[in-house]
Amino acid sequence: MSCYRHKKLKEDDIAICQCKYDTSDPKSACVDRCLNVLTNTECTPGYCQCGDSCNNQMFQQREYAKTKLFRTNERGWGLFADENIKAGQFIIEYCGEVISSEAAKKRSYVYEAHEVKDTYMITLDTNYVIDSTRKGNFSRFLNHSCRPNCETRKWTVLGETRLGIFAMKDISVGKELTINYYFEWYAGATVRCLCGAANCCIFLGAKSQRFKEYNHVWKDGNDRGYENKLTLKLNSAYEETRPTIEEHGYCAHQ
Ligand SMILES: C[S@@+](CC[C@H](N)C(=O)[O-])C[C@H]1O[C@@H](n2cnc3c(N)ncnc32)[C@H](O)[C@@H]1O
Repeated sequence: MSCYRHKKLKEDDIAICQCKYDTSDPKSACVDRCLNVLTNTECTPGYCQCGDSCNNQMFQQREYAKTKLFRTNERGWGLFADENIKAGQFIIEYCGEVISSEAAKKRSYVYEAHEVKDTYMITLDTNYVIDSTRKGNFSRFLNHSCRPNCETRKWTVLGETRLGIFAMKDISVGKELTINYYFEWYAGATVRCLCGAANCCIFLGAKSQRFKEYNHVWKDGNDRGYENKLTLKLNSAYEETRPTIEEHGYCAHQ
């Protein structure tokens, strides 16, 4: 089983903050100085002294910024700000199937072989990857930029690690929201980056100048040996990862 199963949070593991707030100002409940906020941990309903006024449940309450989809010229669909967004603001959770890193690697080969040009995987931690190819929300339409205006941040929500998209700077309405994928293209960096940034890495998934040149040479050099290896890996990977809803369950954070 490669898919993540939700854990039940034990009472002893619940992080309880010591916040006291001014009841005439509910906006002051669980904000900047809240011990949980300071450690990127959401308060647990029923265990926070601020009760319904707690402002530290943005993933659980889906306090997303207003966004909309827009077709870009050369990069497919993109996600755009539909309101002015402030630096540091939570925009949306990155949702999808939570699968093991090993399963993610196998799936990348399968997707590549099926000529799925778009990749929708983001690393959650050393063991897990979020794959929104088949299940997800609007966050799956975030395009890559080598000079992004958003970033991913990990938060602990009800004992589990979840990934949120946050603004790195003030973003005005109508601007495209972008992140740096920092993702390893297991099957090779073959998608040319069209972000247009001065510091552009040229290929999506390219991590260094050396990596970029290696893949570029491989693509133009038509190295058949590499392609054969890929086919072999793909056959076994496909057998092992042929996904069904029953097998993998529905493990998106939704
Ligand atoms: C997570 S999807 C983003 C949504 C996608 N544009 C769509 O229409 O579904 C990632 C894919 O979008 C495309 N893409 C994203 N950023 C890009 C960029 N900077 N340059 C070229 N293609 C990009 C690539 O095909 C990539 O595999």
